[in-house]
Amino acid sequence: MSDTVESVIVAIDGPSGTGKSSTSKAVAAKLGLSYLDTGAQYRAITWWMLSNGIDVDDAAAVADASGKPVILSGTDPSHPTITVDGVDASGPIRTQEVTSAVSAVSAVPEVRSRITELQRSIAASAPLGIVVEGRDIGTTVLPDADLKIFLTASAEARAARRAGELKGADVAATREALVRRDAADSSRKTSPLAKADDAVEVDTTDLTLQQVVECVVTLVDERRAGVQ
Ligand SMILES: Nc1ncnc2c1ncn2[C@@H]1O[C@H](COP(=O)(O)OP(=O)(O)OP(=O)(O)O)[C@@H](O)[C@H]1O
Ligand SMILES: Nc1ccn([C@H]2C[C@H](O)[C@@H](COP(=O)(O)O)O2)c(=O)n1
Repeated sequence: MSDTVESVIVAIDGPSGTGKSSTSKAVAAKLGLSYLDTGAQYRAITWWMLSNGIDVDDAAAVADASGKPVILSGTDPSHPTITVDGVDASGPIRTQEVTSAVSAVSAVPEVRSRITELQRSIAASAPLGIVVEGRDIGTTVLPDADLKIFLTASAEARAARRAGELKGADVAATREALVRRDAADSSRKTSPLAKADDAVEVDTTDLTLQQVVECVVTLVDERRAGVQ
């Protein structure tokens, strides 16, 4: 009998503020897996477009430029990194300007095919497996993932979490912005935000982050043990 633990691929999708990043990082750290924040990649390409004077509402211009930036993601869950053309982009990709533009850029099919290819190659080269979080991981990027999770939470809970992060932010305005971004991400033609048919849905509204992490770790353990 071998003590070797088989590599595992976990896809975690869901709307904004449901806890995908926090959960994915903690699960990956706990299980010794790599971690990939695919939203950060879409933010990175959006930041590059804005920095290079591309009109983000001009889909043809975005498509033409989509192959130019070199985006690199570091997959250590305790220190995830993202660079664009060799420059640390972890701060700039979190600005309001990028957040407001990212849904338009990420709806462009050429952007999606380029970033999807990047994501698949990162997942394929993770030595022990990886937790990949985003919007279309279970449906499009990694349809053969060993475990697919779809996180949800009420808009109120998500807005309160985000407003708590952005000290002093107005909860109602934060809620409105979240709902608007989810609607744009869910209604685009190419690989919209959606739950895969075989994903396990976890409503995090009344769960602590620790409870969500424990739930996902248990599901990974069950999959590894062959429990459906
Ligand atoms: N179960 C939970 N209970 C309370 N707060 C939580 C929970 N999960 C995450 N949070 C907090 O909610 C905020 C949003 O979490 P996180 O960034 O992980 O969400 P996300 O789904 O990745 O969001 P986005 O898609 O916008 O990047 C963070 O401040 C995080 O600490
Ligand atoms: N797999 C993904 C991940 C992200 N996006 C887009 C849509 C989001 O609004 C945006 C930013 O993601 P966040 O950092 O909030 O997780 O990126 C996507 O289309 N597909």
